[in-house]
Amino acid sequence: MKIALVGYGKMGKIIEHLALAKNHEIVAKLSETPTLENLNSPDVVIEFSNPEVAFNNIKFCLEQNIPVICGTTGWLDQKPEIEKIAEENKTAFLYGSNFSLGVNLFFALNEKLAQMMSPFKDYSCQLEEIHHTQKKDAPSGTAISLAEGIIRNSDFNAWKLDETQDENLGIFAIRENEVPGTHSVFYKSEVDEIEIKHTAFNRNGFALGAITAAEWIQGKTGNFTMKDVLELN
Ligand SMILES: NC(=O)C1=CN([C@@H]2O[C@H](COP(=O)(O)OP(=O)(O)OC[C@H]3O[C@@H](n4cnc5c(N)ncnc54)[C@H](OP(=O)(O)O)[C@@H]3O)[C@@H](O)[C@H]2O)C=CC1
Ligand SMILES: O=C(O)C1=N[C@H](C(=O)O)C[C@H](O)C1
Repeated sequence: MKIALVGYGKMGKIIEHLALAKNHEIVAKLSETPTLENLNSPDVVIEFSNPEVAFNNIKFCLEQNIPVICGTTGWLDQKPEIEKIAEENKTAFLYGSNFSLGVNLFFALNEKLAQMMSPFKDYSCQLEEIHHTQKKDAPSGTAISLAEGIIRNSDFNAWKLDETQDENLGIFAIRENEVPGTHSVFYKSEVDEIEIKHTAFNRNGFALGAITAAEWIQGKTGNFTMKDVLELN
């Protein structure tokens, strides 16, 4: 498979390394806006850039009928527009706030736990995410996905940064040197606490998941998530 990496930072470099080990070809490594020339005719684009540029990068690639796997977080208010562009151009788009298998299993566990906890009003719920200090967005995309999973299965109707308050589910966003990504969900009462936690030891799980998604999306049209790839329904 010919892969164009749009965004060649921490994630782009690890994806390159792991994709080459799986005998894929890297036809572009871009830290700039993609063009027809610099993309170099890929089968798929893997986009890990930054929140300010992701929308235009993805839009351009989809308009060239190139399927896009996107891991960039922090631009999600524009996702409906991207999904429309993918449909109009009869190509494929997959966004994952987190591509690791472990986190996608954790998403399912989080929804199940939220369902179980919903009748027990003595427990208050709080989310926490910890990431490296270079991270540009807060809260993390993963924390937002976790919050959405809880909101779907509880009386919360929105999430907010900081502490849980009334119907707003709180997310603490903590920045510490070199942490690849740690997410916890707490349910606390006067007498005890339940905690579920996912800790990434490095970025390899994210990169492997993105490559798996790129392999899976070949020949498909439409908008997808990692649930489709991993058949987690
Ligand atoms: N979904 C998931 O599983 C994961 C998602 N992420 C997300 O992926 C994104 C990237 O993370 P990470 O690799 O750690 O970040 P980095 O900052 O290390 O890399 C981003 C890269 O994008 C480059 N860039 C800047 N402008 C453009 C542009 N116009 N087009 C293409 N590339 C550009 C930057 O270049 P320069 O340095 O020259 O500005 C940099 O090399 C973040 O949003 C992060 O939250 C991260 C890990 C996992
Ligand atoms: O910026 C990061 O590093 C990460 N970003 C993603 C997110 O915002 O959830 C995924 C992972 O936690 C690492």
